[in-house]
Parts: sequence; C-alpha cells; structure tokens
Amino acid sequence: MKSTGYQNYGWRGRWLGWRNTMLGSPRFQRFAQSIPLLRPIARRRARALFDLVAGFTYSQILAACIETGLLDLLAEGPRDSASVALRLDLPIAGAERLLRGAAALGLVERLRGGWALGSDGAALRGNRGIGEMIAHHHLLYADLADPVALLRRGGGGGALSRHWHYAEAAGQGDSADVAGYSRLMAASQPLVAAQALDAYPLHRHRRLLDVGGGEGAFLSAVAARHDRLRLGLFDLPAVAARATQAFESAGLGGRTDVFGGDFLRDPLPTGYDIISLIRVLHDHDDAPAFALLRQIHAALPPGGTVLIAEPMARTPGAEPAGDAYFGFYLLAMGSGRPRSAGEIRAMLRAAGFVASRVRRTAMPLTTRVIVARRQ
Ligand SMILES: C[S@@+](CC[C@H](N)C(=O)[O-])C[C@H]1O[C@@H](n2cnc3c(N)ncnc32)[C@H](O)[C@@H]1O
Repeated sequence: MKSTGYQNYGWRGRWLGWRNTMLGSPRFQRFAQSIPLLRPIARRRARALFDLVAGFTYSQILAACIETGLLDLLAEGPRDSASVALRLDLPIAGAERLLRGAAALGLVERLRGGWALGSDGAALRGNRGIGEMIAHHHLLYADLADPVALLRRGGGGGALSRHWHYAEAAGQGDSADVAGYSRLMAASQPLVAAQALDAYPLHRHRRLLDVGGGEGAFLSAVAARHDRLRLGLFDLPAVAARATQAFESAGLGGRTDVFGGDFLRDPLPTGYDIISLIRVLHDHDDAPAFALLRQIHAALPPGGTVLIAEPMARTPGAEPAGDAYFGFYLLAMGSGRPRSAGEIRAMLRAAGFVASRVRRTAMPLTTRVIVARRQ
C-alpha cells in the first residue's frame, strides 16, 4: 500500500513515506530476502518483529520458571527432565515443554541429556528484585489483557491499581494492605540504590530526607556507605510504621527519624539539606508531581539539594523500558507517567530549582538520576 499524506511534512516526512511503502511491500520483502547482502538484515528485522509479536508468550514462560522455582532448582545443580518434573510437580511432558521453551530463551541450557541453568537464568537469579517483579506481573498482565479498554478508561480500575492501593487512596491503607507492595519495593530497591549513590555521592551533605521512602531500603543502603549522615524518611503512616520496624531491626533506629503523612497534604519536615525522591515522581500525574516538588522546595533551605532517581522516558538505548513498559505499567496502576529527563528538569525549574543536572548511572534502563538546587 502506498503511504499518502507524508509529502506535507518536509524531507523527513517524504523519506518516512517512501521507506514505509517499501518495507510494507511483500514484493520488496521477497526481494530483500533473495539478495545475499540484504538477507541478514531482513532476518534480523524479522526476528525483532517476531519477538515483538511473541513477547507476551516469552514473559509467561519466564513467569512459569519463577513460579515453579525452576531456576532455583537448576542453580542447585544440573538435572534430567524426570527429576525436574518430580520437583516442580509437573507432568513430564509439561516439564519438558517448559524446559525447551526456557532453553530457547536462554534461561536454561542443555547439558549431557539433562538441563543446567542458562546464562540469563543465572543473571536473573542474581537479582532478587527482578524475580519479585516478574512474580507480580500477573497483575499487570491481567489488566493488559484488554489494552484498548485500559486506554479508553484512562488507566487504573484493575488488579494492579488494587495492589498499589495508595495510588488511588493515598493514606487509606493499613499495615496489612501496604505489606505486599512495600515488600516488592524493598526487594527491587538494590537495583536502584547503588546506582543512585554511585551517581551522586552524599559526602557533602549532613541530613538526608527520603520522601516516599517505603520500608527504608534506600536509606539502609545510604547508612551502609555514609556513617555520619543523619537520615529521615517520610511516607504514608502505614508504610512509615513498617520503616520504623525495619530500621529498629537493622540497628538503625538511633540514626533515623521516621515521619508518617501524606506528602500532597502535609508539610514535609524541615532541617534537611538534601531530599531524595526514589521512584516516586513517576507514580504521580503532573499536578500532584508538581505539588510534591513545590513541597520539597518549601522544606529545603536555600542551597538545599533535591535528588530524583527513577527510570525515565526517552532514555537513549532504553526507550522501550521507559515509554513502553513503565508507560503501560503506570497506566494500569492508574496514576503517573514516565517523564523524560528534559520534562523533569523543566518541572524542577518551574518549581523554583536551579542548576539541575543529569548524573550518569551505570544502568540507565532502570535508574537515571537528576540533581538540582533550591535557589
Ligand atoms: C514506588 S514506591 C517507592 C518506594 C521507595 N522510594 C523505593 O524506591 O523503593 C512509592 C512510595 O511513595 C509512597 N507514597 C505514595 N503516595 C504518597 C503520599 N501521598 N504521601 C506519602 N507517601 C506516598 C508510597 O507509600 C511508596 O512507599
């Protein structure tokens, strides 16, 4: 089919129109496959497209590996299919189907007629947070079963938003309600904390307040690196209570002050020269996100620092993580959106911050860091 309407959009529009007409043409596709020089490109693109089409199935194979404990089992040592079937409580045909699928995805691999952990399986096991994320994805995928309905209703209203209770009813959750998501956040925090602290060492600071600090996993990582920093945590009351317990049992009770409240309504505690927002801003729509930045501005002294760490939209090389994964995750959650570094810096400027900088992180796919100063 010939693309029309592109010619009104300058040279780039004309190029896109021509390119899309070619790529969509079965004749061109056959031609590309028949030319030895073009064939590898055609195969690569077909493979990438196939992965896009089949991605949900791959994710469900991964979910089955986590739910059955297959990766943990193979980490103990190689096994044959019969013993895997027995341990996972699967029929042998089911175990073999799972093992073959997982092998095709690099999660397990064949070893002398049996099965061993694969390289991606080993890397996944090395990170408990990813396992927890995968395990709770059944909520996200239930909501994404009808993505168009989710888009039409403007997000939320499904399994994931019930899990992230606070997103729709800030401050309403009791300790049992918030336990699940707080645990998940704490488990996935090491992915983020080390990167944020490598990107912005805190030596210059005296008192750090972590807003939306969850169970305190970030502050615990801070405490391990900086023994003189005084630490404060602000979160919803039910979550703050869990943080208090976690600090007590980690022996950090004497260095930490925990505040329960709603950061959209209650003023934040003052006396801190740096305030961090770790994976918090993107949970909120533009108006509350901006209100939160204004609250932080009001709580900081002149020259005080705000540190924002989260995955961001339009991150070069990680665009699908920001705009596709987090875009739809937050839609299902019913609140927030991933923002680009440029958008966050513009919000910071509008909220009265200056000298904002993006600090380099090792894995921008999961964590980018922006630091700015109150004038
Ligand atoms: C995505 S979690 C991030 C937790 C932690 N910073 C981390 O990275 O693991 C967002 C946190 O913000 C807290 N939160 C959300 N809305 C809030 C509000 N209105 N007032 C205070 N805390 C809130 C939640 O309870 C939760 O702990």
